[in-house]
Amino acid sequence: MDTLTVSSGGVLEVRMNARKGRSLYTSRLVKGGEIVIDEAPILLLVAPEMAQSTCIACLRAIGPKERIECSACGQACFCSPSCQVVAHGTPWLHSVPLCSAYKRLAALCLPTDDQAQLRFLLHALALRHAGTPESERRFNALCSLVGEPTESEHAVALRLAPYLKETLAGLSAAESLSLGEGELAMLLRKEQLNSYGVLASQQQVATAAALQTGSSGVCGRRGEATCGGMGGAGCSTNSGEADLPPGEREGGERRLRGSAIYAQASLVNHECLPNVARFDFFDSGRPNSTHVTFRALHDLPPGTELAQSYVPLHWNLAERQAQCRDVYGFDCTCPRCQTESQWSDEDDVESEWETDSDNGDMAADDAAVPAAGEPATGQSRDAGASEPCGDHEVEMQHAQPIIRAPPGEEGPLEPTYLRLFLLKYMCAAPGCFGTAAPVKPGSTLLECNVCGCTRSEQEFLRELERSQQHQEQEQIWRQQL
Ligand SMILES: C[S@@+](CC[C@H](N)C(=O)[O-])C[C@H]1O[C@@H](n2cnc3c(N)ncnc32)[C@H](O)[C@@H]1O
Repeated sequence: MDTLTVSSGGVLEVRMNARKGRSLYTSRLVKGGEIVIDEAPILLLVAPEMAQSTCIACLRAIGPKERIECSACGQACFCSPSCQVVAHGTPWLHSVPLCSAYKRLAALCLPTDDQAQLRFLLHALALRHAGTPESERRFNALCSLVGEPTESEHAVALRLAPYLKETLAGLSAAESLSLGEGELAMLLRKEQLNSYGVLASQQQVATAAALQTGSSGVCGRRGEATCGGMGGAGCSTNSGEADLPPGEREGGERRLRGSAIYAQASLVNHECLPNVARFDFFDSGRPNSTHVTFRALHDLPPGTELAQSYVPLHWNLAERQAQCRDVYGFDCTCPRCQTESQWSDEDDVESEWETDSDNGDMAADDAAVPAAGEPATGQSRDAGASEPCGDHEVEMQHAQPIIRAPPGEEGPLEPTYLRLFLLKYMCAAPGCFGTAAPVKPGSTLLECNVCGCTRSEQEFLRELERSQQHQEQEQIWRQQL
């Protein structure tokens, strides 16, 4: 492997991995809970159907009373007068050419998926043609992301190119603004492989539904922004990453308010057992609320490759493999996949997690649950605080699990390791399935990156005890059958 560059913070370096392409590796010991990436976005995009409740400048969820609608196009809104000024004055946010293109686009009454892709292309064009050092830096960063177009993106680009031309028609420099079909296809592929889905808050989903029932600013098929990007990446998550907590699911999928593209965060490859979790803070009201951060789940020795999961942790082998192949264009051969591919159907972890989570009565009952997409280290509980253990103190020192960094890529894993890993790092709140990381270095309090619930070590040990009892009971039943 060749070292390509060293990140500014000195924690990470980019190396070439023969199978995965560019990869981020730790250049020193990273403690569990340590932030390894904290980065501003290249581009933020609001999902068309969330345009009436999401600030186009900072992606904050906006309540009906505070929102300021763009009076020129009616297709974007702002959370504050200052965001309005910033958006209008920034070529790649909501400057006059973008605003007029948004208006023309809405008049075409296209399906929401098409609108979303065309909006992305418009913003990319704005970056390319703004002519400022900052826009050039962002456009170059976008172009440096991985993504060679497939036939599918070429077909979409061919289909969308006339609409793009139409949305740009009113602009004086329209001819020079257009891009060739090949470039459009390339940008679309880069967006698919590298953008992180930003989850909608529960209140936002309700607001969007109410607004759509009344007069909608978006015409055409009533689409839904569902988890497509990473973490969706995979979807927030890419995110990215899982089903929403109850109340935020629709059709079993997360709802997204939009997506974000980050340069360094786009270099984090996938493993079905991640060692970092992505957190965002769009609704926190704090400075740098558009930054993404990645926290280590556990200690990472120097030379460890950072790995996030592009898919929800509870997905079964077939679902994970299909998503990696169909959306991201690779076959996942990670240690977890190797392990599970040797299992019989009875060993499938998914049904087990559903059973455990449905019956679970912990974290969500104990912790205040912020809206999805809002988990913020500084907003949650006191980092050192330990949770009450209930009336009966649990004596479980003997069960202290040993969870170390996963072994190398060789796999397969010990089934016990896999089980413990998921029990420890997958959020225990019913139906959540987010990924939990220590709130800060040295802390044993884990915080979920989807619902924001926290879980102490003691609670984890109780859950472990419950899970072991469950397993023993299951074995007895199997023997009896
Ligand atoms: C968000 S990018 C990650 C950074 C990328 N490796 C690069 O060179 O820029 C996602 C792409 O990385 C590659 N990738 C990520 N995880 C992988 C894995 N576990 N196995 C093989 N390829 C992987 C795939 O090409 C995928 O489409």
